Order: sequence, then structure tokens, then C-alpha cells
Amino acid sequence: MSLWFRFDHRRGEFRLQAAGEVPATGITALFGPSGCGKSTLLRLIAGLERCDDGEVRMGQDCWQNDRTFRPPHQRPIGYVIQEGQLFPHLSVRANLRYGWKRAGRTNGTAAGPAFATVIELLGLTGLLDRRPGQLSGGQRQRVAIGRALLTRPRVLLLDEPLAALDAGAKRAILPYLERLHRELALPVLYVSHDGDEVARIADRLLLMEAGRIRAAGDLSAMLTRTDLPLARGEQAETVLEATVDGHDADWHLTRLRFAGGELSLATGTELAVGERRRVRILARDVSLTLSPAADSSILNILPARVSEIRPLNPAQALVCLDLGGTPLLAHITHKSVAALGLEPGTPVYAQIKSVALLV
Ligand SMILES: Nc1ncnc2c1ncn2[C@@H]1O[C@H](COP(=O)(O)OP(=O)(O)OP(=O)(O)O)[C@@H](O)[C@H]1O
Repeated sequence: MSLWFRFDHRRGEFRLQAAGEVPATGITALFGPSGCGKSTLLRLIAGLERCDDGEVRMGQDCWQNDRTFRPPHQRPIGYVIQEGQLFPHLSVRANLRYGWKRAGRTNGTAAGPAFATVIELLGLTGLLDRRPGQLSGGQRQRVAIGRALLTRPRVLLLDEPLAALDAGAKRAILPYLERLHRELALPVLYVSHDGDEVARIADRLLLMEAGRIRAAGDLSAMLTRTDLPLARGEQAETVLEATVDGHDADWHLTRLRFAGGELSLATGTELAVGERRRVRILARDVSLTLSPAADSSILNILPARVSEIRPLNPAQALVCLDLGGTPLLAHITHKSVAALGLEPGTPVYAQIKSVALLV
């Protein structure tokens, strides 16, 4: 069941006019610069902030329109913010049980993951007897997400749940979110202004700017849309869904197949053959040649065609490539565009260093 919303909301100088949909499964990232209204939108959906001109529906179930306003505790949501707000005097087990008990009151008989499943999915087994003060920031956030899940929500609203964590703790918690995503069929609306986080876990993107939804769509398509700022930033990247095809044991390389070809990847960890993985290629790690170099150290040399060229700044251009139907972004200099005579339709070879691929 998908979540649908529309709001026209003023707060002082700030005006939020946004409508959108969160599909029934997968992670939808609400992404945009600081101050654009992401948290406000989440709070409006949760009913934590009241807006007179708004509508929220989950499937056929109306949470808000011009006649109805259900308060937050009557909306079947799991809500987690930066600092997960656990009860400091209760153990992890008791914090989780609180979520479990609340489920009966708010969501009636709604189906949801079992207590043991949540503990296992979030790796909380060894932490159950500790108090929040005895946990790391990342562990606390895992407990907070577990508690929210145990309320058996019909949608999970996460407001920058990893923002207070350092890079290492973030890296450690992301695999848990990826697991939740794979194993629970629950819509998640995930607020973030961290492109790295979003590229790793989101399926869809709602791109927000100055109180409005500027664009919405599948992550891969949104990242490579040349009319959006995402393709223009320093961290611009292409995200591909690929399947692990095999290993080259002699050289510790993994082969991945995607719709537009094959890639070799130097992974630190062994990936299982047949496994689906997300491959991320930064636009600045892609270089172009007119013929396939036979004497290059670069392992991934893929035939492509230039589909579009746009200026990025006085020195650099954004080149969008077509790899047999799959778009790929490259940031190269105007000097190189001129030297290679690139224009839409030019056949080229895209070179991607195997160490530059991220999964
Ligand atoms: N209590 C308040 N009173 C008046 N204006 C506010 C209040 N809280 C936030 N704002 C303004 O509302 C706008 C949206 O804020 P909001 O917190 O939703 O943005 P955000 O996109 O979530 O930002 P961030 O990524 O920094 O958390 C901002 O311009 C902010 O200055």
C-alpha cells in the first residue's frame, strides 16, 4: 500500500508546497539541501506538525484531509530521528518491548515482523541487557529503528537517522538498513542530505528544493538526469544494478554483469556468484577514448555512445553516455571534449578503473 501526501504549508517566511507518493515497498529518499523542508514534510506526514491545507492517505485509509486530522499516535507510523530517543532508564529489551506493546494499541492486529526477527535483523542479540548509555551511537540507532519496527508500522519515517554518527559508524549500520530493506516489505521514507548514503540504500528519490518536490523517480534515472543538480556535483555518480558473474582468483577480481556490459571489480570481500549488487561509478572516475586502448592499466573499457554534453564550469563538461541502453555519466575537461571532437552520437570507449567501482 503506498502513501500519498499533498501539503500547502506556511511557517513564517518558509512555504512548503509539496505532493508526492511513497511506493508500497522499497526505500524512498527525501533528498535536498539543508533548509529545503525535508524534516518539515516528514513531520507533516506524521501529524507532528499541523497544516490546514493538506491531505495524507495510506492506500484507502485517510489520515488527513479538510475534515479529518488524525493525531500522530493514531497514524500507523514508525518514526526515528537523529538521536533515537530511547528511554535511558530501560534496558534495550525493555525499550524494544515498549514498541511491541504500543503496537497493540495503535495498529490493532496489523501484521509485522516478530520480536525475534527484528532482533536478528538488526544484530541486537548481544545488547538486550544493556542500557542506552552503554551503547555506541550506531547501536542506539539500531535499537531505535528496531523499536519503531516493533510498533508494526505501515510506513517507516526516518529523519536523518545516521546524521549524528561518524563515517565509520555510518558504514557499520548501513548493511543493517540494507537487510531490512531486502527482508521487510515496508515502505520507508528516508530523509537525508548525504548523497553517499542515498546512493547506497535508496530505490527512489524525491528531490526537494526550497519547499517543493523538484523531481521524483527511480534512483538510477534521477542520478543521471542532466537537468538536475545531482549529475553536476563533485559526487555525481551512476548507480548500476549488477549480478556477480564470477571471480578471477589469480588476480582477486570479481566480474559483474549489468544490462550494458561487464565490469571487473577489485573487492576486498568475496561476493557470491549470482548475488545482485549495486555498483557505483563516480563521474570523475570515468575517462573517454576514441579507440579501445590496448596498453592501458584500466581494466574496464566499455563501448558507448555520447548522448549529451553540458557545460559544468569553465573547465569541465558533463558527458552523458549510452552503454547499450544504460546511461553513464563522465566529468571531463572541455579541452578533452574538443581534442576528441565529441558531440552527441560520437562512438567512444568509457574507461573505468576497477578500483574506482564501489559496491
Ligand atoms: N520552528 C521554526 N520556526 C520558523 N521556521 C522554521 C522553524 N523550523 C524550521 N524552520 C525553517 O523552515 C525551513 C525548513 O526547515 P527543515 O528543518 O524542514 O529543513 P530540512 O530540509 O530538514 O533541513 P536540514 O537538512 O538542515 O535538517 C527552513 O528554512 C527553516 O529555517
